[in-house]
Amino acid sequence: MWEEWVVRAFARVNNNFLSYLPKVCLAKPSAEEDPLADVETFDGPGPWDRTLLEVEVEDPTAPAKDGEPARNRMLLFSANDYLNLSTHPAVRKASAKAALAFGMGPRSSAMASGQTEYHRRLENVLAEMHKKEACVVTPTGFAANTAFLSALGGVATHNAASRRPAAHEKIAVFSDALNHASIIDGLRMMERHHQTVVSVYRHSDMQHLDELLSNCPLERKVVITDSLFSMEGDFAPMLDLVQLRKKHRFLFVIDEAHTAFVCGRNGGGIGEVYGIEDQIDVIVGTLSKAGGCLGGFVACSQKWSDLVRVTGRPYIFTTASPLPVIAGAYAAVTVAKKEVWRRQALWNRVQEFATLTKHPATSPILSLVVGSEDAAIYASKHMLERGFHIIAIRPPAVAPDACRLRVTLTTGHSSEDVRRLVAALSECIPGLNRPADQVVARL
Ligand SMILES: Cc1ncc(COP(=O)(O)O)c(C=O)c1O
Repeated sequence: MWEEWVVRAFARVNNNFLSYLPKVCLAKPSAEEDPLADVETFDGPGPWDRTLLEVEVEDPTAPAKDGEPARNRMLLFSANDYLNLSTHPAVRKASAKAALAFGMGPRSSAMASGQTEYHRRLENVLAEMHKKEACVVTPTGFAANTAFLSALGGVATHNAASRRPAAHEKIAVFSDALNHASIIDGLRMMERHHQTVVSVYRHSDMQHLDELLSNCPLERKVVITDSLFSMEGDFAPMLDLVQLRKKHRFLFVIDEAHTAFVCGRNGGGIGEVYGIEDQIDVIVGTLSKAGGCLGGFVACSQKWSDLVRVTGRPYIFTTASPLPVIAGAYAAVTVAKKEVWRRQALWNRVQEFATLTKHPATSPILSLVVGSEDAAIYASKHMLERGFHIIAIRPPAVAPDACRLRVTLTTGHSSEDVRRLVAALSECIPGLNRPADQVVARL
């Protein structure tokens, strides 16, 4: 039914706009200058993996020298560059070549002249990686979620008998309580346009979700969840969600911001881990975390991608990503697919952390809850003094009594880094260093 509703909505708005718009074709660079040619890969880590891990930070408490603020050396455990692809030689080269060939262009919306063959090639590799027919690349992950939800709202509006959907024509969206802000804001936008009735289910509580679905009289149902929760570091119960999808026949949408390229043997995300790609209808992701660049994507059916392109307002009413970013992301995705050892090394670090502590680490995001805002700031300051860049997570990102340190592990961290990290953390988080269980690597 969903495909039918999507086709009907598309037919209402399209007017053949997509088919008559002439595509801009850029000058073809020589083989040597081609930004996407010859993406170089390696069998193991190189010095480039540490470029953005070993950093210097300004020290506001120390006296300035020669008018310059004093600096301290730090090891970074606070970024989302899980595979350290932002500094990979292939990413640097692709991005630099694109900048030399095309500068920062083209500067316009994808709907005008912003969409090039380079954007399309990136979309094609992302679609293939996630086993979907099509993909739409957006300027950020935030825009990917809001663009998809804007298009989803259009399904209610454009299938309605009058301009405003009647109560029974709305879409029932079921959203995990800890979903990302971009999902929450996208749903608020839909509510504002009378397109949806939103039910928030308790975090990963499948019984609660089942009850809400069973009691919902609306025909069009959607479940949306982060696959890995950015502040908790825990996974959504994917197999249970797939079972519920069979029972209730909802459209299943996941946000793979923290699992794309990180999970699955080939980096195909959480769907690849369980072989359930065909049970997930729409995958939203970002190129800004493990992708090491900037951008977002919606991997889905051809029909959904057509609808997102003509009705996803955060896709249409914004400027498309510049070519150096697109070329860098293309190289990063190619490397992520080929350098399988990167994921293995990352999951080894997660296992090492779990072995050294009693923290139930299940992913590269370690969410160490300390309680009050003051306690989190104290712990963060302690870690900074010890030479580890780790920040306190406070409201509005988390509840006031659940402030925490959020530590992110990456491929480029060594086993010795993890040992030193745990030693320093155990000085400010009592009882941390007691061994925990075996980690299940999501590969
Ligand atoms: C779960 C989730 N979804 C979406 C986003 C937005 O991605 P981006 O930073 O590319 O806009 C984030 C990043 O903060 C996230 O954690």
